[in-house]
Order: sequence, then C-alpha cells, then structure tokens
Amino acid sequence: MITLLPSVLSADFANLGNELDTLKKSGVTEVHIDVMDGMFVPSISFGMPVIASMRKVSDLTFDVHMMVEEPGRYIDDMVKVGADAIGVHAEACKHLDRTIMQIKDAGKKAYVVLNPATPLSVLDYVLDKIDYVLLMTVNPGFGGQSYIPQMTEKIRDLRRKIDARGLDVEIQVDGGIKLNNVETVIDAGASRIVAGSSVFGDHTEEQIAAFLKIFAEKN
Ligand SMILES: O=C(CO)[C@H](O)[C@H](O)COP(=O)(O)O
Repeated sequence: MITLLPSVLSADFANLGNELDTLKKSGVTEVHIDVMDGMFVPSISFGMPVIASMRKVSDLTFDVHMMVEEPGRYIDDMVKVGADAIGVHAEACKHLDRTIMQIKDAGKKAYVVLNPATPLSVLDYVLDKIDYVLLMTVNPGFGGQSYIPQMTEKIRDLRRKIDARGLDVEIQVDGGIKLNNVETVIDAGASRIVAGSSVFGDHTEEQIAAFLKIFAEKN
C-alpha cells in the first residue's frame, strides 16, 4: 500500500482550511506537516498554534516532521495539538532512543528522519522500535528543491536492511518528489511519499489524481 502525504509547507497558508478540504476530497488520507525551528534548519515555518487550528477543521492523519533541535522538548505539545505520527531527526536528538520512547509512550506512531549524508547505521539499535524511517531526499529546510540522485541507492540499502531483519517498518521519502521520479523511489522500496511543490498550486486535484493513479498501478 503506497501513501501520498502532501506537504503543507507548499500550501497557501492564508487558505489552509480549504487546502485541507481539497486534499480530503481528492482522496488523501495523511498530511505531512513540517515544523522548522530556525536552528536545526535555517528557516522557521510554524508551530503548535497552527497545527491546533488545522486539527479543528480536519480529520486527516497528521504526520509531523520536526526539524527542531532536541525535539523531545515538544513531543507532549505536539500530541496535545493533534499529531498522529511524529518524526524526529537522528541528528537533532542527544538521546534518540529516549525521544522515540516518548512518542511511543504517548500512543503515537514514531519515525526517525535522516539527512541525506547521515549513514543508515544510526538506525541499527532503534529500527525495531519505530514505525517508519523518513529518508530526506533533499537537504531539509525548504520546499521546491531537486531530488538528490544518490538517495535512490540509500532507499534500496534501507529496504534490504529492513527485509533482512524481517521488520514491518515503512520507508518514507521527502524532497524533490515529482510525477516523473516517484516510480523510481517506489521501485527502490519507499511506500510513503511526501510531495509539496508537485502537489499544491493551481491544479492540486489533478496532481493528486496523477500520483494516486501511479500508486494504484504499483499496488
Ligand atoms: O521537509 C521538507 C523540507 O525540508 C518538505 O516536506 C519537502 O521539501 C517537500 O517539498 P518538495 O516536495 O517541494 O521538495
């Protein structure tokens, strides 16, 4: 089963309620929410108040990607405002295992995010505790960047590691995913596809339909 997670970073923030409505009507079930702190990544996006407002008008599954130094400080807040899945960067956590357990103890899905240059070995002792791994396929911080081609091999390597251990962990990818490269990442082993600038815009419904058509052929 392949899932599309539109990244609201590319949505019209003045029109967020309608954007979420459009996603739901187009058959989307999960939305990707990028929280940036201006420290771990250069830019600042938004935080808990915006997510709480989104929660009031949407019953989509909220997948919160925390691009935040020491995200453990904010897990309880994210749970309170309605996060269903929470991703933390291995590079941002002094105590990655503890932060994962905080998320799991709150009853939420937990995932670890790796920057493009971070080796897969950081996952070795936590892979069996998480629901997904998010491989960044661009350097985090901005939407609209180009997919880094070396990430295809990284997705394949991770798929092999997960399968060799017989684990039920999905691979999520984020950054530069478009209609013309999404099949490459799926064939490499990704099943959760984040897409921002290639979804939102003047033709959001048509773009989603085109992604979902490809997914249906792959399922
Ligand atoms: O995490 C992110 C940026 O750090 C975004 O989710 C990602 O870049 C999606 O945007 P696009 O699909 O336009 O590349």
